[in-house]
Amino acid sequence: MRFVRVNGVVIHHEVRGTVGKPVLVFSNSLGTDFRIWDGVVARLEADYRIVLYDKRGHGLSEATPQPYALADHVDDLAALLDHLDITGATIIGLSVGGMIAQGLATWHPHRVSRLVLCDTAHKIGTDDLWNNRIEAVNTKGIAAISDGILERWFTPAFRSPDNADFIGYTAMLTRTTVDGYAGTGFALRDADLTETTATLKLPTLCIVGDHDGSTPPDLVRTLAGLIEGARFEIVKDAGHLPCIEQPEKTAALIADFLRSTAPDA
Ligand SMILES: O=C(O)CCC(=O)CC(=O)O
Repeated sequence: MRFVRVNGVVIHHEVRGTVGKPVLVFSNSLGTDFRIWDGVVARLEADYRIVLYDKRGHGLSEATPQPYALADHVDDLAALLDHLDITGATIIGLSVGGMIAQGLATWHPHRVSRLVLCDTAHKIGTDDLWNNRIEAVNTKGIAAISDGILERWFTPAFRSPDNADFIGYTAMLTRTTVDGYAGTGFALRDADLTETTATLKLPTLCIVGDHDGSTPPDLVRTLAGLIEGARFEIVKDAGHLPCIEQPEKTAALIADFLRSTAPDA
C-alpha cells in the first residue's frame, strides 16, 4: 500500500508486476477502486509492470470537496506518473477512467503510448442525468440509487444475493465517498472529448460488455470510430464492468492487443 500527495491530493496506488517490462496503468470507473482489476492484472503481471491507483474521492485516496473537473483527474494521474517517473505507458481505463485515459493522451501525450478504453466514451450521459444523480447522491446517499447503478454494471446472472462477489462490489460502490462520487459526476457532466479524441493517433483498443447499460456497445463503437485504426471488441456475458464479470476474456483481449502492437511485433 502506497500513498503520495500529488497535485494537492493524497493518492493511494500500488506498483506490481515485473520490473523492466512495459508499463500498464489502470484507471477505474465511477464508484469503484483499483481492486476491480484484480482478475485482469493476475493474468498480465508476469509480462508487464502494473500501476494501479484510486482516483480522488475513491478507494483509499483523499476525498477533496466537490465538484471536480475531468482535468483534475487527468492532472492527478499525470502527477502520479511524474512521481513514479513513468512515460510512454499503456493506459487502460474503464468508463470515467477511460475518459481520464483519453484526456491524458491528449494533454500529456508523452505519458501515453497506447490506449485500452473499456466501457467508456468521448461523452457519457446528459446534463440532466448527471444533475439528477448528483442531487440524489448529495441528499440521499449512494445506497439510495445503488439498485439502478448495479443493474447497469452487472448482468442479471451476476446480480444474485447468493453471489459473494456481487455483495462485495455493492459494498465497494456504497462505501465510495459522497464527495468522490458526486464530484466525479460533475466531471462527467462537463466533459465532452469528441473533438480532442478525434485527433488522437495512437494504437487503441476499445472493449465493451454486451450487456453494458451505462455505455452500450453502439456508443463504444462510435468512440472507436473517432480514433484512426482503433480496434473494437465486444465481451460476451458482461455488463459495464467486464474486468469483474469476465476477467479472463478481458485480459485475453488486452494481451492480444499488447502483443500485436508491441514495438517489435
Ligand atoms: O462508470 C462510470 O465511470 C460512469 C458511467 C456510469 O455512470 C456508470 C453507471 O451507470 O452508474
